[in-house]
Amino acid sequence: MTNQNVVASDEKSVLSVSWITVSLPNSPLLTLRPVVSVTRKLLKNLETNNGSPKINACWVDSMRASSPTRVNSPMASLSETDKHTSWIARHPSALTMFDQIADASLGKQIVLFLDYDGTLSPIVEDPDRAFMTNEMREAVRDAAEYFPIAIVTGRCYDKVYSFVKLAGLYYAGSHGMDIKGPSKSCTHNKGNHNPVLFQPASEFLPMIEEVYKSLEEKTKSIPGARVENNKFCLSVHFRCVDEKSWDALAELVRSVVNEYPKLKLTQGRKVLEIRPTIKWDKGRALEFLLEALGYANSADVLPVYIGDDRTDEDAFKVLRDRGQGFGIVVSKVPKETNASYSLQDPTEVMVFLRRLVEWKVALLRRR
Ligand SMILES: O=P(O)(O)OC[C@H]1O[C@H](O[C@H]2O[C@H](CO)[C@@H](O)[C@H](O)[C@H]2O)[C@H](O)[C@@H](O)[C@@H]1O
Repeated sequence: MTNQNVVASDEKSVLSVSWITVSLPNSPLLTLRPVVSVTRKLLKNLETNNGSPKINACWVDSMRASSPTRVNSPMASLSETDKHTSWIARHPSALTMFDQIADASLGKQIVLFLDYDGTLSPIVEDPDRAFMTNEMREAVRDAAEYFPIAIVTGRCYDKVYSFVKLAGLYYAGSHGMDIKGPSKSCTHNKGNHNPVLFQPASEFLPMIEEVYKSLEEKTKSIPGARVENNKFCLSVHFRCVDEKSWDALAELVRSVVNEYPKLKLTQGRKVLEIRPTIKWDKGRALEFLLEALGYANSADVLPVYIGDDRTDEDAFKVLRDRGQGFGIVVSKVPKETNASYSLQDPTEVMVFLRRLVEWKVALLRRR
């Protein structure tokens, strides 16, 4: 296993350029390519989006719907049941369709991209307590023996690593703005712990810190409001705020962010997220990692991205546009999605990961 690390400076960011040979015990040796070529292409269009953030009533309304608690029940109206049936027909369960997914991967390397909140851990009120279960950790760890895995999350790297605690994975924190390689010295990355692969938003760190302090101070007036510092981006949590105060909180966030034309707002599950306006998202992070793994233009890979959030749609769309791999949306209720398949909740995600491992083990035994 080899590893060299070079720090290169680019017009927009400082890159750590790595050559990493990744050995998975039961799959072909993978070599991470020098990522400078990757970044040149991907950085080409990284300049900021124009326009200041806009929040209106629609945002708040759609946030109300963004983390539904409603599931189909005997009380649900027929039209809701019909909607669900029609949605499932378009996005069938990845468990029901497991054999088709497995068949599509024959002769290809599956690479798994996993969102964290709502995918590996259940959604809870306190973001600091969104722990994944030991069973889930085991399922991810076992899957990582056979498939490269990247955790792609809005959380900052340190926080998500403190939850996942698996050294052999890739992590794309801060919505892909902080990409790090495996820190496990024995399997994935001998001799170089935690190489930073890509941080396209380094220049925004002081601005994000300033906005964090400002929002922390100003949101004190709204009970239940919470600002989470995700390093290259921020989350303002609405979940524990009385819905009557949501408009006021959204307006307050808008007024602060409006002072920073280089920042934009996006929306997640009862959360508003403040991010640099660079054109970088979970989809770009997926492309970056695939290219870094040597699969940029390869037909020999089957990327599978599992996520529950609006921000995961960028990655689903990339897969759809590439015509390669599958997006799997985690949801109990119908929602607009670019994903091909669905899973209901983190428990089903765990079952899916276990089935992948069982299938791979059986396949290797047959050889
Ligand atoms: O990309 P993800 O891994 O899905 O992270 C997105 C945001 O997830 C977290 O917030 C969400 O989960 C919380 C804990 O269950 C929940 O309280 C909150 O309402 C959800 O929006 C995280 O706290 C955010 O910082 C992430 O951006």
